[in-house]
Amino acid sequence: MTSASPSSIDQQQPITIASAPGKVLVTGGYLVLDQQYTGLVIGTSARFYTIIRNLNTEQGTIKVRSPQFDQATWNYTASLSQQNVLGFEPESTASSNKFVETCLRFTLTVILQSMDAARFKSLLKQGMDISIVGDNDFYSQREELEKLGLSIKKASSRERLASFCDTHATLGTVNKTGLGSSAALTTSLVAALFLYFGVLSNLDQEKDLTLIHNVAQFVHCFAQGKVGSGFDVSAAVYGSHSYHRFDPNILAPIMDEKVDPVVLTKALSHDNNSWDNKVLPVGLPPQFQMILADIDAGSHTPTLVSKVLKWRKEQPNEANALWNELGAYNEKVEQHFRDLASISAKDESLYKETMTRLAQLPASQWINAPTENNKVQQSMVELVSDFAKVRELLQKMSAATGVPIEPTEQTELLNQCMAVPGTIMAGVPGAGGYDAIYCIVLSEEAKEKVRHVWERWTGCSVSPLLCQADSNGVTKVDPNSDIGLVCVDRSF
Ligand SMILES: Nc1ncnc2c1ncn2[C@@H]1O[C@H](COP(=O)(O)OP(=O)(O)OP(=O)(O)O)[C@@H](O)[C@H]1O
Ligand SMILES: C[C@@](O)(CCOP(=O)(O)O)CC(=O)O
Repeated sequence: MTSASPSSIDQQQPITIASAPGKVLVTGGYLVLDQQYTGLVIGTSARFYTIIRNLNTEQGTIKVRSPQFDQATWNYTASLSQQNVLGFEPESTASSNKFVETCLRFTLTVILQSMDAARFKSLLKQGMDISIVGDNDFYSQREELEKLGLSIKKASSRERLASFCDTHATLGTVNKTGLGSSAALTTSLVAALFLYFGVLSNLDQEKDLTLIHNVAQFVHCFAQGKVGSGFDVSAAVYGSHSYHRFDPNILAPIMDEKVDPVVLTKALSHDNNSWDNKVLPVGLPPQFQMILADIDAGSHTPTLVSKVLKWRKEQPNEANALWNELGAYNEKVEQHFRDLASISAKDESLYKETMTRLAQLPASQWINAPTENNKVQQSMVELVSDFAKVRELLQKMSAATGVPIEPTEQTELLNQCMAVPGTIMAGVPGAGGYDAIYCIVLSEEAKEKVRHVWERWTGCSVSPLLCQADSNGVTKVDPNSDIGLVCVDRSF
């Protein structure tokens, strides 16, 4: 990396940066695909950043680069005809990027419908230089750590990596950690384009977020060739929340390469009331800290999902009973999070005192600690027992479907994490499998001890990530802020 210095930035050259977070689906995997159930998604401090500059070419060239990867430059040409029809063509390069291409094509289409055509044409003609970077935690980084002679098992190793470091891979070969790189990338690119063309000037109004959500959701579904639950895009836009999915039929009529621009823009508009997704604010209660680890084995999420859904179709009665029971326990976990946040706001000292006490004991012993009608402690005991039930039902789902959602190897590891004093929850995020695990703990000491369990674990390769829970969604980034300067520097 070249060194970042504020003076190296051309102050005359406006730079637009937008950023969106990764996600961890704590509860609601599989169920959230149905509108009937919710998913509790926690945003991460690991984020994607899209940096856009004017290319000053007058040829409508759009150059996109992901500097962390090999063969990651994609060029496009965009133009506007006399009839104001957008022309958009990829140039043939060594690789293509479906997410970037889809994002540019459709976001530019919507932007054109939303602003003065002459102004759009003039900006488009000047061309754009776009760089995309993702926090190191989105990728396993095993190659870079090994190259530097650092242990993949220690969190301190990742602290020594340069920001947005080289992955020594192409986007096709890189090992991802399950934080939702494509959703965070799509959301940051959509937001950066709206900002660059001046259709949005800030991202702090509800209607602006709704527009970014709708466009990013469509682009993401189109690029991946199917309509998923969309919780990852929703987290990239809104940060931590309880997610209730949109009706997939909203997108059905517009999932067409040749969709009419007016129809597309109307369907994705912030005031299209058919969008029935719900975002209910809920995040980690005070003092809860989330830590994550990458599991080297990896699982192919679409395969897990298709097998689970096939079983559900074949065994509707058994599946619905399981879905309903699990859905109810997921909701209880969500409710405990809300209750704890509200008790903490009302009686901070009781909350803090109880958490300090519980942090000294394994969760299995919290029930035996003196309560004297302590609401915080009661809620914590119930949270632990309800979450144990969630895991039990996921294990039941694994056994019934033959899909390793909480694989037996992970069960033992998670149980060891739960035995550490101060651990509240330990689980497999999202679709489960052999991708990642998360733990929610009450203290720095618990965090260290859990990481020690991971380091000694020999069953599979567990590599701790550095990111934390962070409730912020998509943001505009000041190019002169600390992170803005790092992004700008990496984009040259
Ligand atoms: N830094 C990046 N620059 C450009 N495109 C990227 C970048 N990171 C991811 N992508 C895009 O996202 C695609 C990966 O999407 P895919 O749906 O396979 O993963 P994902 O489910 O988002 O993965 P994970 O949750 O593990 O991060 C890549 O092929 C590429 O198109
Ligand atoms: C299985 C599923 O419900 C969650 C997948 O989550 P993740 O990508 O493993 O974090 C699929 C979906 O919601 O799109």
